Order: sequence, then C-alpha cells, then structure tokens
Amino acid sequence: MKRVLTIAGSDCSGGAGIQADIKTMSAHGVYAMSVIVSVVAENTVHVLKKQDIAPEIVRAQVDAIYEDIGTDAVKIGMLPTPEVMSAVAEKLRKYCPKNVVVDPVMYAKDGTALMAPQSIETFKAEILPLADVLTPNIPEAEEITGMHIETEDDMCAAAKLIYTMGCKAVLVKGGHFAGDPIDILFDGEQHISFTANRIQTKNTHGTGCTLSSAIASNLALGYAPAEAVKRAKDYMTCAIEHALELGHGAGPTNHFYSLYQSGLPK
Ligand SMILES: Nc1ncnc2c1ncn2[C@@H]1O[C@H](COP(=O)(O)OP(=O)(O)O)[C@@H](O)[C@H]1O
Ligand SMILES: Cc1ncc(COP(=O)(O)OP(=O)(O)O)c(N)n1
Repeated sequence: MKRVLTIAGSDCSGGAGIQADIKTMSAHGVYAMSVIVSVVAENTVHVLKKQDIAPEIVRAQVDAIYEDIGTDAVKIGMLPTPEVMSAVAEKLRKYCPKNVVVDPVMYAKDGTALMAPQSIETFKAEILPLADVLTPNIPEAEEITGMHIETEDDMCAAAKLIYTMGCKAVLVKGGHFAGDPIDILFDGEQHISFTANRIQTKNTHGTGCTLSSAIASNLALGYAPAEAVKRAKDYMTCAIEHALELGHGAGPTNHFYSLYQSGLPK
C-alpha cells in the first residue's frame, strides 16, 4: 500500500487540515499518516483559538515516521511559525522524501492568520524549495510574489515567478475569482489550465486541503504531476458538488460521495 504523510494543523470540526487530508487520502486508497503542527479550535464559522506544537515535538513526529514506515508522498499544509517551518525543513532535507506537495496555508476563511505574518521569508527560503508541487490560491500567490493578480495572464506570470523561487511546479488556484474556477500549473516548461464548472455553494470548507492531499495521493499512486492534478481536481469538484450542509457556516467537502464515484484505485 502507498504511504502518504500530511504535515499540517488539526481542524477539530473535521472539514480542513489534518482531518480533511486523512479523509482524502483514505478515499484514494493510500495509507495516511500525520504530523500535527498546531491544534486549531475552529468550526464551519470561525477560528476560536490555536495552540502551536513545540518544534521539538514536530521534529520527533517526523523522525517517528521515517525511522519506521517511510513515505511515498508528503503533503504540507498549515505551518504556523518560522520555528516550525525550520523544524520541518530540517527534517525533510534529512529524509529527502519524494513527491512533496506544499499548500501554503496563510488564512482561514474567517480571516484568522494560520501562518504568522513574519513567517513569509522563512517559508520562501526553507519550505518552498522542497515542493514538487506548490498550490497557492490567489491571495497566497500575491503574498509570495508581491504581485497583484487580476487576470488569467497574471496567474500565469505569478506561477512563472514562483517557479523561479525553487519549487519544481506551481499550481495557482483560481477559486477566489468569479466565474468558472481555472487553476494553472507551471512546471518550468509549459502552462496547463484545469477548468471546472463553478458549483454554487457556500460549503467549501477545506477545498485547498482536499485538493493538495488528492494531488499527493495521486503522485504516490504513480501519476505524473499534470495527471495527478487533473485527477485531484476531478475528485475535489465532486467533493464540493456533494458538500455537506453541516454547521452554521461553510460546510465541509464530501469525501464519501467522491469515494463511491471514483472507485478504489488499482
Ligand atoms: N465553488 C467552486 N466550484 C468548483 N470548484 C471550486 C469552487 N471553489 C473553489 N474551487 C476549486 O477548489 C480548489 C481550491 O480553491 P481555492 O478557493 O482557489 O483555494 P483555497 O481553498 O486554498 O482558498 C481549486 O481547484 C478551485 O478551482
Ligand atoms: C488546521 C487548518 N488548516 C488549514 C485550513 C485552511 O484550509 P483550506 O483547505 O484552505 O480551507 P478553507 O480556508 O478554504 O476553508 C484551516 N481552516 N484549518
């Protein structure tokens, strides 16, 4: 069985973070493992509080995975502080895992910062170069590049600029624009667009986590990056289409429906 590790924060309400990652990975038929870097008290409406995990416990969790089981892919999500980023980077440089997908989570839907603002330079220097695929949304791509992104051409230019910062491929996600969402992948050679119909729903809690975990799962299963992104987007669009009307805010994506739709991998 393929093994996929998520390094991310815990969302106690189960819609985003580690919980969304593990549901997505399980739906893809891979063995999911987790390194928890922050415990976030949040729900479909807002973030109440968070407690970051000490860097030495983060380091020890990564050691625990690699001294025993190992990985076929790694997904990195929320990294709250420069200290946690350095701890993760140090360990990944040591263990050199294949197929690293980095979702540069900066804010929760209610605007709460999940990455401390002073972390961006450490993120760019230590985490970004580890990524085989980096998956910023529009505000995150703006923060990383300093560009203002308004059009599809801007998304292409931002993807190119982020690529020059050292990752192997970049997927700029267009979910924050109006109209049908277009995501653009740049791998150093070409731009590839992935489009889907916009689903009219408020229930999109955890879409970024779901997409990045699905990409990591598909890379672990042996798909090349562009095919892994295509399959992940199909999975995620289905998960949004059948999103759950739970809670009083943005409900979570539906992994169980997607599992039945896509079937178990060979
Ligand atoms: N309403 C929607 N219908 C279909 N796809 C969507 C919708 N909202 C977002 N997406 C897709 O979900 C993924 C993540 O979306 P985005 O909102 O850009 O990132 P994030 O969740 O990190 O803020 C992207 O592939 C985007 O195109
Ligand atoms: C613990 C935790 N990690 C990440 C997020 C943000 O997840 P994302 O998939 O980007 O979802 P939305 O912010 O679009 O709901 C989170 N909220 N909590």
